[in-house]
Amino acid sequence: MGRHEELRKEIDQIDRELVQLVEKRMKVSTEIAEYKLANNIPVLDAQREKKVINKNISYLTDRTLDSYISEFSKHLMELSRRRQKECLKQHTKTC
Ligand SMILES: O=C(O)C(=O)C[C@]1(C(=O)O)C=C[C@@H](O)C=C1
Repeated sequence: MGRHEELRKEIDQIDRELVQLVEKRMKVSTEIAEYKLANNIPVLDAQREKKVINKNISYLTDRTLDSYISEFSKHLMELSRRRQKECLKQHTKTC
Protein backbone atom coordinates (compact mmCIF):
# COMPACT_ATOMS: atom_id res chain seq x y z
CA MET A 1 0.00 0.00 0.00
CA GLY A 2 1.29 3.49 -0.89
CA ARG A 3 1.69 6.19 1.77
CA HIS A 4 -1.36 8.08 0.50
CA GLU A 5 -3.61 5.04 0.88
CA GLU A 6 -2.11 4.26 4.27
CA LEU A 7 -2.90 7.76 5.54
CA ARG A 8 -6.43 7.59 4.10
CA LYS A 9 -6.99 4.40 6.09
CA GLU A 10 -5.96 6.29 9.20
CA ILE A 11 -8.40 9.11 8.35
CA ASP A 12 -11.18 6.55 7.75
CA GLN A 13 -10.67 5.04 11.20
CA ILE A 14 -10.64 8.47 12.87
CA ASP A 15 -13.84 9.42 10.98
CA ARG A 16 -15.52 6.23 12.17
CA GLU A 17 -14.71 7.11 15.78
CA LEU A 18 -15.77 10.73 15.28
CA VAL A 19 -19.13 9.69 13.83
CA GLN A 20 -19.74 7.33 16.74
CA LEU A 21 -18.93 10.12 19.19
CA VAL A 22 -21.10 12.66 17.36
CA GLU A 23 -23.98 10.17 17.40
CA LYS A 24 -23.49 9.69 21.14
CA ARG A 25 -23.35 13.49 21.66
CA MET A 26 -26.54 14.00 19.64
CA LYS A 27 -28.36 11.42 21.77
CA VAL A 28 -27.40 13.26 24.95
CA SER A 29 -28.42 16.54 23.32
CA THR A 30 -31.84 15.03 22.60
CA GLU A 31 -32.21 14.10 26.26
CA ILE A 32 -31.36 17.68 27.19
CA ALA A 33 -34.05 18.83 24.73
CA GLU A 34 -36.63 16.73 26.58
CA TYR A 35 -35.51 18.24 29.88
CA LYS A 36 -35.69 21.75 28.42
CA LEU A 37 -39.18 21.12 27.08
CA ALA A 38 -40.39 19.81 30.45
CA ASN A 39 -38.83 22.73 32.32
CA ASN A 40 -39.58 25.50 29.86
CA ILE A 41 -35.90 26.29 29.19
CA PRO A 42 -34.82 27.78 25.81
CA VAL A 43 -32.72 25.68 23.45
CA LEU A 44 -29.94 28.27 23.11
CA ASP A 45 -27.65 28.83 26.08
CA ALA A 46 -25.03 31.26 24.81
CA GLN A 47 -23.11 31.32 28.11
CA ARG A 48 -22.80 27.54 28.12
CA GLU A 49 -21.66 27.57 24.48
CA LYS A 50 -18.84 29.99 25.29
CA LYS A 51 -17.72 27.71 28.13
CA VAL A 52 -17.83 24.62 25.89
CA ILE A 53 -15.70 26.37 23.24
CA ASN A 54 -13.09 27.47 25.79
CA LYS A 55 -13.04 24.07 27.44
CA ASN A 56 -12.56 22.29 24.12
CA ILE A 57 -9.72 24.63 23.18
CA SER A 58 -8.06 23.91 26.52
CA TYR A 59 -7.91 20.18 25.66
CA LEU A 60 -5.61 20.92 22.73
CA THR A 61 -1.88 20.47 22.95
CA ASP A 62 -1.24 22.27 19.64
CA ARG A 63 -2.08 25.99 20.11
CA THR A 64 -2.07 26.59 16.34
CA LEU A 65 -5.35 24.63 16.21
CA ASP A 66 -7.29 26.94 18.59
CA SER A 67 -9.35 28.68 15.93
CA TYR A 68 -10.17 25.36 14.23
CA ILE A 69 -11.46 23.79 17.42
CA SER A 70 -13.39 26.95 18.22
CA GLU A 71 -15.09 26.76 14.81
CA PHE A 72 -15.59 22.99 15.08
CA SER A 73 -17.27 23.40 18.49
CA LYS A 74 -19.54 26.14 17.14
CA HIS A 75 -20.60 23.93 14.24
CA LEU A 76 -21.18 21.00 16.55
CA MET A 77 -23.44 23.03 18.85
CA GLU A 78 -25.28 24.59 15.93
CA LEU A 79 -26.13 21.06 14.76
CA SER A 80 -27.00 20.07 18.30
CA ARG A 81 -29.44 23.00 18.60
CA ARG A 82 -30.93 22.18 15.20
CA ARG A 83 -31.51 18.59 16.33
CA GLN A 84 -33.03 19.76 19.63
CA LYS A 85 -35.45 22.06 17.79
CA GLU A 86 -36.36 19.30 15.33
CA CYS A 87 -37.05 16.91 18.22
CA LEU A 88 -39.12 19.45 20.13
CA LYS A 89 -41.14 20.26 17.02
CA GLN A 90 -41.95 16.67 16.10
CA HIS A 91 -41.73 15.18 19.56
CA THR A 92 -41.60 11.71 18.09
CA LYS A 93 -39.99 8.55 19.42
CA THR A 94 -37.15 8.87 16.91
CA CYS A 95 -35.72 11.72 18.97
O1 LIG B 1 -25.97 22.38 27.57
C1 LIG B 1 -27.08 22.52 27.03
O2 LIG B 1 -28.00 23.15 27.57
C2 LIG B 1 -27.33 21.95 25.71
O3 LIG B 1 -28.45 22.02 25.23
C3 LIG B 1 -26.20 21.35 24.93
C4 LIG B 1 -25.59 22.34 23.95
C5 LIG B 1 -24.42 21.55 23.27
O4 LIG B 1 -24.66 20.97 22.22
O5 LIG B 1 -23.33 21.50 23.86
C6 LIG B 1 -26.61 22.75 22.95
C7 LIG B 1 -27.27 23.93 22.99
C8 LIG B 1 -26.97 24.98 23.95
O6 LIG B 1 -26.97 26.24 23.36
C9 LIG B 1 -25.74 24.72 24.70
C10 LIG B 1 -25.08 23.53 24.66
